[in-house]
Amino acid sequence: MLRIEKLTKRFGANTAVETANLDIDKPAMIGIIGRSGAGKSTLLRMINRLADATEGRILFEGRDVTQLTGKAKRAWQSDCAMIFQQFNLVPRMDVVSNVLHGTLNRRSTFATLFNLFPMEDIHRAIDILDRLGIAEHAPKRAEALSGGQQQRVAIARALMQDPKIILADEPIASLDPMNAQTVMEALRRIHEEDGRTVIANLHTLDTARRYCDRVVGMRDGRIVFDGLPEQLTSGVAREIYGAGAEFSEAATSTQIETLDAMAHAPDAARSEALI
Ligand SMILES: Nc1ncnc2c1ncn2[C@@H]1O[C@H](COP(=O)(O)OP(=O)(O)OP(=O)(O)O)[C@@H](O)[C@H]1O
Repeated sequence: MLRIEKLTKRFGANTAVETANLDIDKPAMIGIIGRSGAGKSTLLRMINRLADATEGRILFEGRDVTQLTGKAKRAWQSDCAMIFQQFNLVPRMDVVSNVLHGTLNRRSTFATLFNLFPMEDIHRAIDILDRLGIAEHAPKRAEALSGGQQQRVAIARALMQDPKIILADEPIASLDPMNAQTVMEALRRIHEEDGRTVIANLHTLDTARRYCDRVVGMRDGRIVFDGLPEQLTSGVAREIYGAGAEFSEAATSTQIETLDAMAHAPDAARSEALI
């Protein structure tokens, strides 16, 4: 389905992603982990063609998407919708219009300019919002919603494109644990019920283990781990994060119980838990 071959991205002398190989042969939910600067965002941005690869290929159903231009490139970008840590909604615009902007790639500039959307699309947008449990917020301004609700609006906007792949760049990094859980559950359901592939950059190990079928670990631009969640032991995690014996998983946790325990721990124990 999706095959990444020797994908490399250089920014001047700095190699952000180095000869990355990845083969996804059936729809899956994949978590990418690694410390800040490991190359996770650059990898996703290359898949979506927001960034051009320096070397290597990305094949989707046999077609090299790194070579696409113009309309074909935009069609590919619709097939692999991207969601971001900061939601990227238009804050003062209502929720349903934000969702309808997911159809921009296939609409005329004129229709877009005057916010003219076909009734069929409006119904579909509301159905998607309903599926994500936020239909009652449809008329509100996006900025009036909580972070978790806004991220679900961003997911709804992505679903309007009817993508085959959803690329999520740190989708829960700005959210509290409760909202993080709702958003990850929504992504998991979209994978399971629709058969879409979800590739999410995640900064917490327990989230990757809990929601993903497969975990990819990046370190210094290279893929250093690609396996099942249960293979992601503390030892492997230490290697991915390049951390020493002081490494504690609690510091990368979003689980409510773990965070509570850390909040009640003495300061010394808390600082030891940091990577
Ligand atoms: N547009 C750019 N210009 C120059 N260097 C860049 C650019 N984008 C990323 N880099 C560099 O590439 C490397 C990988 O960055 P990237 O954002 O992909 O890592 P990351 O694992 O997603 O980190 P984070 O979790 O902090 O977002 C870093 O050294 C970064 O400074």
